[in-house]
Amino acid sequence: MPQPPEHPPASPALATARRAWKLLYQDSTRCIALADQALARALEDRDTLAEGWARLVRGLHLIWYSTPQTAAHELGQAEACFAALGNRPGHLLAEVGIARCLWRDAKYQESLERILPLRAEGLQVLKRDELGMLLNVIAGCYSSLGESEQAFAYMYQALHEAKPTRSNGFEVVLYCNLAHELIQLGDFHQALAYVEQGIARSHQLRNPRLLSVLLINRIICLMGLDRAPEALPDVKQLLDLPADETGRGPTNAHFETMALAALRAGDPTLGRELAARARGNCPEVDVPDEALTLVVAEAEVLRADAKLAEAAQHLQRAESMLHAADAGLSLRVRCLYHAALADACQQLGEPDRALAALREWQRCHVARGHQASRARYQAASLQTELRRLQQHLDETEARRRATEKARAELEAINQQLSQKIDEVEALKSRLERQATRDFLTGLFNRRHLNDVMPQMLAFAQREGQPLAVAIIDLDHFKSVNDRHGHVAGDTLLAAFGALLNENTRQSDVAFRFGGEEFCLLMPGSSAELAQRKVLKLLQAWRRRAFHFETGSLAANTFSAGVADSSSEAESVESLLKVADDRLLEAKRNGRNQVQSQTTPDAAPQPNVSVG
Ligand SMILES: Nc1nc2c(ncn2[C@@H]2O[C@H](COP(=O)(O)OP(=O)(O)OP(=O)(O)O)[C@@H](O)[C@H]2O)c(=O)[nH]1
Repeated sequence: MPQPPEHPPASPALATARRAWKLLYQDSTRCIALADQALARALEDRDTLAEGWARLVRGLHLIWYSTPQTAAHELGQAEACFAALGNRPGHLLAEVGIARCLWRDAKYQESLERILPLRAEGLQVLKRDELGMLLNVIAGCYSSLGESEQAFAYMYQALHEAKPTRSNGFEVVLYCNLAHELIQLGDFHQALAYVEQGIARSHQLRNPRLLSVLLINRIICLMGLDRAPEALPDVKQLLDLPADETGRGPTNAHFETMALAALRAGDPTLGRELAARARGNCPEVDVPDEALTLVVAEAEVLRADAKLAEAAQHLQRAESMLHAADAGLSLRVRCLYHAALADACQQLGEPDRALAALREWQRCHVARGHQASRARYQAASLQTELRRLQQHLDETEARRRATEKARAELEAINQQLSQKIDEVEALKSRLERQATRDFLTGLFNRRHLNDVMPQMLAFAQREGQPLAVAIIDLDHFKSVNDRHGHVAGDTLLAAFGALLNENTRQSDVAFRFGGEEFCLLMPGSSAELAQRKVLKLLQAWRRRAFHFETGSLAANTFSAGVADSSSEAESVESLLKVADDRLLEAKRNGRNQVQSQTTPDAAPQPNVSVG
């Protein structure tokens, strides 16, 4: 039987439901007790999975021990639990159970229509005896619809699937059902072989209902093989079996068949008694095969009492049952009837009627032979069909997995790619930064000045605004390097870069030209305004003191030349040249000053030096 899926560790309710599940065919009484217990605990613990399995076990049990409606209701609830959890095997098994309820309610076609579409998914999701259960329900529908070939094929396949499990008695159900189909097909030898296997195994089970069906099947087989006396112990064993808790089971089972066996085994007293019991149950016997078998048994009682004419009449009165449109009679029982009628007529000395009955018997017998060979063919072709379906599903699944794998690989590649792109982007901006920035001070470099200054100048000219340029050169920087070392010189350069950044406007752009030379572009500033700004920078720079191991440095100065675009220069080159000339002039004039005008004698400008 199917096992609830492993969800380690199983909750207490689920563990109990599992135990109940295993006992479904082994011990019906303990099974239902455990299932009830599991359900109560599951509801208390709000354990939906355990509730699903407990209800599934209860539902499957109730199919046989209550009304199909009650069972279907319970299975519907199990189905809802599994649906909520997305548990496909549980859901499918509940569906299988519901289809079985329809079958039990004699809605064979409806049951078949419900279960056939589940076949494909069942092949994928269900394993071994779980799949056997599904196939068994399909077989049951075909069997009840009189399609013994299909029934046999499905039953055979169900046994093929479930047999390796051999754990909990489900295969006994299949032995029993398969034997039933073989009986219908007239293969009593093979049917008996399955029944014997089932009976041997059923001794380890506590399932009187199942044993009773097996015994009935063995009785039918032995009668079919003209070994009725051997069936007498089975009849007696059947009569000794306890009734199950619902009153169904052996007490209500096939008295007509037992009666016939007793009569043919030479025990007319028992036969008579059993036929009477069967007739007593008659209103409940609505199965055509059982009803006609009872007529045959009653005719044999009459024959045993030497009432030959009455026996023949009794049989003939039942003839209408054979012709009813929805007779639902199996060929086996038709054969039984015609053979009995032929015998009765023969004994009565009516050879014509006996011959006619024999011809009918022969017709049914031949039809049955054809049905049997078709069934074997059907079994082989079903096996092929299911194997193909399985193969198709496997291939689809493999394709799905391959697509999924390819998609996952693609995603991984995409991820790597976007990572690489990010890396390349970062590298690119680092390189760009390196290309436009001076490494030591972080200021823009000369190359960048060449790129942006023409645009800034053009913009200023368009707007009628001045663009001021200051070229700044640190004074006596060589001596800093010489006295304090190159590292100290670098420190000063970096500090000056920071000073420029901190003390200029957002719109001002500072550059390091190289060495200890800097440039400041000040959009919207006149040379005069720029000079004031640079003087403030000079003051700030002078205030900065540096301490090295070699000594301290204070009162550092720089010299600067300032020019603006509005009055003195029209082009980038000329503007830079003017500023540079003024810087040289500032140097010449003694450094530590900002020169904003070109003086012919290059005399120091007292108003602009910071002494
Ligand atoms: N530490 C350091 N020194 C540099 C760097 N670039 C240029 N120098 C040095 O800066 C010094 C510039 O010296 P000079 O051109 O003679 O100018 P100065 O000593 O500042 O004299 P004046 O400009 O006339 O006041 C040289 O000794 C260069 O080696 C640099 O990136 N780091």
